[in-house]
Amino acid sequence: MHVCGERQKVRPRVCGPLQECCNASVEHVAPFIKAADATEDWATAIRVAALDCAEDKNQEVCRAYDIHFYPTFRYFKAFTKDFTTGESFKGHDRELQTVRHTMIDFLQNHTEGTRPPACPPLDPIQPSDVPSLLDSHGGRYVAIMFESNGSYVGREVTLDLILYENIMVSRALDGDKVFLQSLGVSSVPSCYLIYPNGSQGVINVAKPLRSFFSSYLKSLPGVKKRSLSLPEKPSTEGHSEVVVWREFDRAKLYMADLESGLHYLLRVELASHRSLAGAELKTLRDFVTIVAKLFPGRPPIRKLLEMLQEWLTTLPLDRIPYNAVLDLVNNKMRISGIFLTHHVKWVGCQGSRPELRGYPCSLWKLFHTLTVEASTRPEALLGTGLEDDPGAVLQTVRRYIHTFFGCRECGEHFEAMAKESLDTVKTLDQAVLWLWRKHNAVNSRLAGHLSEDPKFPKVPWPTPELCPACHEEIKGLDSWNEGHVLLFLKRHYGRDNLVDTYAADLGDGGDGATTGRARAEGGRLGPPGKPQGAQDDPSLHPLHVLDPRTDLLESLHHRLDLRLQSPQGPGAREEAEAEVPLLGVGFSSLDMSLCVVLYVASSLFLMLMYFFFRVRSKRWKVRLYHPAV
Ligand SMILES: Cc1cc2nc3c(=O)[nH]c(=O)nc-3n(C[C@H](O)[C@H](O)[C@H](O)COP(=O)(O)OP(=O)(O)OC[C@H]3O[C@@H](n4cnc5c(N)ncnc54)[C@H](O)[C@@H]3O)c2cc1C
Repeated sequence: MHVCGERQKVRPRVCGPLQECCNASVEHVAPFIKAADATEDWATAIRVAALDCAEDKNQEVCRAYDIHFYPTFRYFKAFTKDFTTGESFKGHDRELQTVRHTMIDFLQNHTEGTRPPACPPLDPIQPSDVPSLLDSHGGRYVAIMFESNGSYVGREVTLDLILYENIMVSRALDGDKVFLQSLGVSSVPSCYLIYPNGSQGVINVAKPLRSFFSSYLKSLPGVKKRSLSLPEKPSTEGHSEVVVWREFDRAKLYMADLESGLHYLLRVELASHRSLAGAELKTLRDFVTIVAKLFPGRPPIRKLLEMLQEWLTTLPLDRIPYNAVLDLVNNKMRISGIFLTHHVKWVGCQGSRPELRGYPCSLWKLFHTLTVEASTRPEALLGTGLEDDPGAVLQTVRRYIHTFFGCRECGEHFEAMAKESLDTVKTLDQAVLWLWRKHNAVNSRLAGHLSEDPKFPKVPWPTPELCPACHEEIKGLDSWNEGHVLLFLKRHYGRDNLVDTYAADLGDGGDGATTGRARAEGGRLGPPGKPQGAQDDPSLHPLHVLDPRTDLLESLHHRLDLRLQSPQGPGAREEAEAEVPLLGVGFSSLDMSLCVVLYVASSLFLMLMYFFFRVRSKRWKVRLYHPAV
């Protein structure tokens, strides 16, 4: 991607100093890389690059460019000097062809002076200009694509041949049928070719498609491809990830998957929202509440979730910046006993290729775990306001998916399923089964889809190998025994089936000091014990009994103070001051006004008191020196 802006730090790594042409798109998922391949020859006019917002190192860029959903396509006009988040793709679908057509529209939207010089004219030539082209003997080929007004074939072929020498491609509309017939053009799109020696005629291709025309023209004798002198893409050889396969048991649930999913959710998915307010904030609050109350995780993670939940529910603010959430998740205050892995490590969710499975798989597992926990420990939600509604967990999950899940299409599908039947859920067990049924519905819709991992085919789950009792045959037809399915789901997604193998080692703390492997040493969910040999390390002591809010408030105030003292001068100060209401722990304008009113009122009161006592003391003096007669 090339972004012609001055903010160097937000340049993705594939940027180069390409000044004559700087159109680009930001995208996320692998299928869209195909767009780059399919338009490789257009690169001097428009370049496509992919940016993976799931990677830690790209998160800042994705946030700066306001990327909320994946895939996102953004276009940046040539010669853009100032920072801009670009224009969003507005195609009605995400098919490759639609993307290509939008790229063409985008190129045509440039004004004459701003069009990339390497981009040939894409508008049709005037009918009056056609005869002069037919008479041209410029020692090169001239191809005229005759087509209807809405056709993109001519423009695609023109761009496909930008890099080819000895040929010029133009497009003309099919308005004058008689003239076309005189040339032998009986249908459109058609390509009329004038050879260097002046001979001419309609070319014969098997199908009137872009690829057929382009490949015919490219293979003409004397037509040669120029070498592309664009900046080299940085080599990825040094960065190529060695994918290590982790052996795992499909009958188990891996803590590494759930924790990796939480890391991704909190640090990647939410990061695309710079600040949260209104319904979004409420959705996040409720979602964090159910996860904090129901996630059967290791103590440091549960402590982190509890703190986040308490912070979100008690802050009396309408808007919070995402960075404040991130500070807490990253444990910037270094509160002992709090830690969430900074990396993804998929185990039961690993795919046979890096772009398969992973996060969506972990999200499903997390949701199933939450519904099962809610049905086995309903008391966990007491006092949250969610305890009375058996569908509360599903409703919260539904809102999370609709608001935050990066796959917008998935969110819409899930919303449609929820609308249809979520209100039929009347018990916590029914909630467990509802999610299972809907997950199977998604599985059957996606079977054979591009996103299916061949190693993990989408089949009705649980398979007969995993749960023989779940399957029955009634009158020769396969059917489910839902009683057994429920038992199976409660066992499979229950805390006793969770294994820590491959889970991040909490002993080395990372950013956040931890209690050590309390789980391994001291039972699953009880209070964390003191790990052996850790007596002298305060960071490894049992959880401090801290008031997280107090610490957090102090920490954020401190950061604000630092910014105000920043050597970057008044600009930084203004910026920091402007952030006061945003920081979540600062004051809103209402608070500030109240402070001023209180300040003025108390000053007035003090002044009144002062005058009152002065007058009184004068009276006393008068009485003392002039006693009444
Ligand atoms: C809410 C949601 C909606 C989605 N909608 C779409 C969509 O519309 N289009 C799209 O392309 N992708 C969608 N996805 C992604 C898709 O469902 C898969 O998650 C993704 O393709 C990865 O598939 P997977 O092979 O890892 O298995 P997943 O379907 O992710 O399943 C993960 C694991 O859950 C277990 N499991 C499987 N089925 C069930 C079940 N019925 N009940 C309980 N556990 C089960 C299995 O152990 C499986 O390995 C959605 C994801 C989510 C979380």
